[in-house]
This record gives sequence, C-alpha cells and structure tokens, in this order.
Amino acid sequence: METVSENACFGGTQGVYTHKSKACDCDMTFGLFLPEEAKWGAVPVLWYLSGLTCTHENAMTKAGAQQWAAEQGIALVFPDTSPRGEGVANDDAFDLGQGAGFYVNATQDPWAPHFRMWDYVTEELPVLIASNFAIDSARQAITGHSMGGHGALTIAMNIPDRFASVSAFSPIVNPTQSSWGRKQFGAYLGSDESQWSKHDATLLMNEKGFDGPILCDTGTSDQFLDLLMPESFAKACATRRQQSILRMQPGYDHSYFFVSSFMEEHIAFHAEALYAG
Ligand SMILES: N[C@@H](CCC(=O)N[C@@H](CS)C(=O)NCC(=O)O)C(=O)O
Repeated sequence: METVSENACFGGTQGVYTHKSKACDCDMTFGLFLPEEAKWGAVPVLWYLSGLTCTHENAMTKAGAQQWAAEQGIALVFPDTSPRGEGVANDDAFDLGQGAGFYVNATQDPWAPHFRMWDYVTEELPVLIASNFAIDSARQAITGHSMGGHGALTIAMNIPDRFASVSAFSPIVNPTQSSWGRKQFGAYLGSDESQWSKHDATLLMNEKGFDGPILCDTGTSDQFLDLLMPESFAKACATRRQQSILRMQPGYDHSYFFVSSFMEEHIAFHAEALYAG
C-alpha cells in the first residue's frame, strides 16, 4: 500500500492510498478519514459507496462528511466505484464500465477479469484497512449515493451481522426493473436474471430484510427519480414491516448539494447504532 496524500482534517486525518488489488487485478485508490480518536485506539467505521462517474474523490471532497464523523469519532472509507487503468475494459457510456462497477462481480466478457467490486468492497478492502489502520471491524456501518446507495443496501442485506445500520442517499433500489440496473446487470452478469436478484434491494427486502435500522433520503426534484424507484423499496419495507425511515426531501435533486445537506443526520443515525450496547 502506498500513501498518496495525508491532510489534517477536523482534528483527524484525511488520507488517500493506493494498493494492488487482488480482487480487481489492478491498482485501486481509496480515501480514508480517521478521526483524532484513532490515535489512541480502534474506531468504528462508516463505508461510503459512491455513484456513477465517481472516483474515491467526489464524496471525500463534496459530501461534507468529515466534520460530522470527527464529532462522532467515526472513520470514513471512500472506495473507488470500479477498477481502472489502460488494460481494464471500458465503455463510452457514463453508466457502464469504468466509474460504473455497480458493486457486483462480473462474470461476462469483457468485464469479468477486473470488475469484481463486490469482492473488493466486502472482502479485500475491509481486511486491508483493518490490518493497516486503527479500525474496529466489529463496529461497521454502510451508506452510499445512487449506485452506491444500491451497493450499501444490497451489501448490508446480503452480509447479515456485519453492519449495525445502513443508510442511502437517492439509492437505486430496484435495478432489475430499471434502466439503471438492467443494462449493467445484463452486461456484467449475463442474461440469466436469476443471477441479478441478490443485487436488488427491493427483492432482498422482500426476501430477507435487514436486522437493524435503515435510513434513506431521496429528493423530490431528483432528475433520475424514475430510475431510482424509491416507491418499490418503500412498499417492500412496509410489507416486511422493516424498521426504516424512508424520506422524500422536497425540492432536492441528485447532486452533492443534496447529499451534503443530510450528511449530518446520516452520520448521527449511524453513530447511534454503532455506539449502542
Ligand atoms: N454524468 C451523468 C450524471 C451522473 C451523476 O449524476 N452521477 C452522480 C452519482 S449517480 C454523481 O455523484 N456524480 C458526480 C458528482 O456529482 O460529483 C449525466 O450527465 O447524466
């Protein structure tokens, strides 16, 4: 692992690191914010998965999360959204290929050799950060935006007991029924739709739910609302009687102006779950 940068930030440190990823078979870069408390002992961690077109950098510089994470003594991880580099497959569209990994393990060519973002964020990166930084793996929570909200919800439901809480900003919640999902799952996972269902938050809510609190915020003026389908997830949560707070925020769009407006509340929500008991 190599250090790209480390900057003092709200009493802690905002770092950027690169490493050779086994899962993605290429160099990967991630951001990690450590609060001041990490100097004295292992701290809880909140994963932030980003959306389409993002690198590790967008949320790190625009979500305004460090201030609230510092206040709560929580670390933040900002993984990249896909493998990258010259030898890595790509597509001209912004919503496929590099910057659009959708947090799945691709099984289809030309994506299969590198696009293993599921393994990267659920296995490789957790081990890497826990062995190199003062992170308490027993206290983890996860959030994300758009494609990253999809990643956060599907990972939290598929790996029971790892995350104390899950939240999302404008998440894609029913990708098997949306053009943000069908296109990418077809490309990465192939035409057998039975392989898609473990990556659909609404189907996972119908099937198993989440053993903990869920918080989702979506803007009523989100330009991608029809692709996100918050109503499908709300219906599934109500049917399961899942503990959840699902809000439509009037006038907000899909941008980081929206994400940053509600970041304090999301971090306080996770802090309550991470410090409970
Ligand atoms: N570039 C796309 C929009 C993609 C988009 O809005 N991406 C969101 C996540 S789904 C984002 O966070 N973009 C990067 C940013 O705002 O910094 C378009 O032109 O339609």
